[in-house]
Amino acid sequence: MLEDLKKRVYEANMLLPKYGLVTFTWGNVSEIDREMGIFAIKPSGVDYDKLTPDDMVLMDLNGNKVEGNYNPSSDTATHLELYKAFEKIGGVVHTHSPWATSWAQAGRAIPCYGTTHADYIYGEVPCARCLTGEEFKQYERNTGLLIVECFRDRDYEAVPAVLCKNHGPFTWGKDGHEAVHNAVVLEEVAKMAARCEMINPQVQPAPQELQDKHYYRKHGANAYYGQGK
Ligand SMILES: O=C(CO)[C@@H](O)[C@H](O)COP(=O)(O)O
Repeated sequence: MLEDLKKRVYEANMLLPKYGLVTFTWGNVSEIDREMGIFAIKPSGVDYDKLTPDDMVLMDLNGNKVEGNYNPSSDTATHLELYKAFEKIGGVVHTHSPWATSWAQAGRAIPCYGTTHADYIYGEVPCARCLTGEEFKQYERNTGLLIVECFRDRDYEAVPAVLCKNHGPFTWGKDGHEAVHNAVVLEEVAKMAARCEMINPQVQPAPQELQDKHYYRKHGANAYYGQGK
């Protein structure tokens, strides 16, 4: 069971450089086995081309290392807070993908300007505020708590992505591979939205009925394209 989890998480991590979402050792993917209360995450600071499935670090939901020769990713506490708060997710990704990270550094939410965005994400991709003062003492945990705060009135299943101001994006999904898929989608819609504003600075978000048509034809109880949720 746990060996399979480590293998899946290794394979999901290897998709980050494959899809151009990270450089060097940036970024990390994790996936949780909810029955066991254990998640596997990329080890900290290990080059992707040196990673093996056995290098994945196993953590419990109290933040204790259960198994692993390396330290877990420096973002582990953020992943942990998302698993605790978003009970239906099974995988989390953090990257420094350039277009999404540029929106995060600019402190701006990514509006939904078109159907490519609306097919996967309902409405804007929010930008969580930057930490301040005492919050930096537990930086990674509070990054996760800020993301959870940002979703107090949002549906984390309908918006499986967030930008952390001055830092970068986090995405999630039913497992690590879906979280990576959403990280790729986020980078693409971030690129398109930036270019859209360059082409037309007065651009407005897509009409709500168009967003609704595209999102709900693929998601929710009445989905008729692909695997509705
Ligand atoms: O957010 C950051 C650094 O700003 C991290 O994503 C690092 O880029 C990767 O850290 P490890 O997972 O290797 O500890």
